[in-house]
Amino acid sequence: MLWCRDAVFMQGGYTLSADLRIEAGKVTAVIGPSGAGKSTLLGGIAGFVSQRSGVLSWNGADITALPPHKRPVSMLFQDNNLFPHLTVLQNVALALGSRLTPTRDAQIKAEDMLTRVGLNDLATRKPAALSGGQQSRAALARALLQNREIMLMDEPFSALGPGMKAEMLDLSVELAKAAGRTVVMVTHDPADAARVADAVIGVVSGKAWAPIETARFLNDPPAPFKEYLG
Ligand SMILES: Nc1ncnc2c1ncn2[C@@H]1O[C@H](COP(=O)(O)OP(=O)(O)OP(=O)(O)O)[C@@H](O)[C@H]1O
Repeated sequence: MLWCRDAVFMQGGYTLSADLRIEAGKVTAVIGPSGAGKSTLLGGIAGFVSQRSGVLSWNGADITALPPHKRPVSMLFQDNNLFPHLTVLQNVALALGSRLTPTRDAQIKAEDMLTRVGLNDLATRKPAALSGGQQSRAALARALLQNREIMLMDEPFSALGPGMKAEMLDLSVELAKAAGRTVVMVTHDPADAARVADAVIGVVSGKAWAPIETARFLNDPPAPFKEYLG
């Protein structure tokens, strides 16, 4: 369980409070109006956004003071964060260490992960020679290879067309679940939550609400989310 206990995260002058528990092994969507603080919540969990008070714990261990690279967290961003001068294989293998020429073991693991995301034929290409969907697959492969227990997704597929977005969402969740990951994903689209999420965290007016089971949240949202969900 990921527990934000009386947590307050701060981004610039903006504060977000979160007093909630996210169940391990589940997929939790984060929904709310633009600027409400969804990315702030993910950044706070990842450690990129500073935490002003409260405790963040994962399966009983206090991770509040840990720097991002020591947290049990991998993150998928919208811009994919691929290094343009490295091949797909090198980018993915970076999940296992900082060597530009991966060890034999890292190469085998990266190739296996590329096969799982359907990119095995494109391992030697640079990111610029990939389509948007293929770049998303490479970023997903790297996040999965990082082997961290929590996978955060901050709308990584929002620039893709609707069909590809749904396909990538399904693939990410399928592979993350198979690897036993806990997924927390920001989305603007309630249909994404309905498609893959077990529960929904609503974020509005500087507060992240405790997760509510997806169908219940979407069919009978708490008052502050009624207008947003339409
Ligand atoms: N670096 C920053 N400095 C100051 N304010 C910031 C900074 N980053 C974000 N904010 C503010 O914090 C608030 C929450 O931003 P955040 O990106 O978490 O919202 P969001 O719900 O993810 O929005 P969106 O759906 O538009 O991506 C916004 O009002 C934003 O303007």
